[in-house]
Amino acid sequence: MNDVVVTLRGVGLRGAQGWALRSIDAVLRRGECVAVVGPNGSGKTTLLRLLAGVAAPTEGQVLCAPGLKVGMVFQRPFLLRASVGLNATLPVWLQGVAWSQARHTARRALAELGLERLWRQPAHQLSGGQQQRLALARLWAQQPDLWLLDEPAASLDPQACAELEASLLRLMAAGAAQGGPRTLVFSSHDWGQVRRLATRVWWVQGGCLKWDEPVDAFWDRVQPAAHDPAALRVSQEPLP
Ligand SMILES: Nc1ncnc2c1ncn2[C@@H]1O[C@H](COP(=O)(O)OP(=O)(O)OP(=O)(O)O)[C@@H](O)[C@H]1O
Repeated sequence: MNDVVVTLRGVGLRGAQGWALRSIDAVLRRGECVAVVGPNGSGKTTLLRLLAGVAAPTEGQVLCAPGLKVGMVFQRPFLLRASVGLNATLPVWLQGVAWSQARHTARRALAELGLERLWRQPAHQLSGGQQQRLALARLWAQQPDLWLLDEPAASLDPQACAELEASLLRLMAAGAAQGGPRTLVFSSHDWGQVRRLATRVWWVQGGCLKWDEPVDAFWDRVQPAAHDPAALRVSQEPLP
């Protein structure tokens, strides 16, 4: 199966407080957009950190395709105390690209995320939402094969959120034409967004991967509550 980019085999992570994740078996394929959903504290961020390789499993294995380039945007992104432009340019230059080309690539990535006018601004003076977009632009400039985004829209206003979703859809659509399809994994509490972006859903609960299924099957579990269309509940069993 050469379209498999990551295999999780019996993966678990145990800390001082107990198991954060347990017995995760799953496969990620090229071109997929997987939404990781579940209650607060269920293990979504931890799962993304394991996929990114910034945390190591205490049991099982995370097996990546050889040469796979992985990039992650954290909920509170780490940014250099430098200008927006430098934050976006430096990682590209570090990949071995000439400085002028790296600047050009960074400018285009910042434009994609609507930040081009902030080029000279110190990154630490940006708002939380702008910092998240800058971290995403930095990833955009590097174009990894596997994109890991931890609640990418959590601190964005509705307009910025819609633009982010459009960017991610463009990314997934363009992938096939530009250097092969990308694989995207994002966590979210916004099920409308899950439906708009994801091809597959991982439902994590109590550190276990309870469901791994196509987004349409997941959506069948999710029903508007009787008097509050904004409140959704998840059915434990597939609907008939
Ligand atoms: N390295 C670690 N070792 C042990 N336990 C950890 C580790 N990292 C996180 N945890 C624990 O794992 C649990 C799940 O945390 P995590 O941040 O992954 O949840 P989450 O689903 O992303 O939550 P939220 O929706 O609130 O962002 C927490 O109880 C946390 O303390």
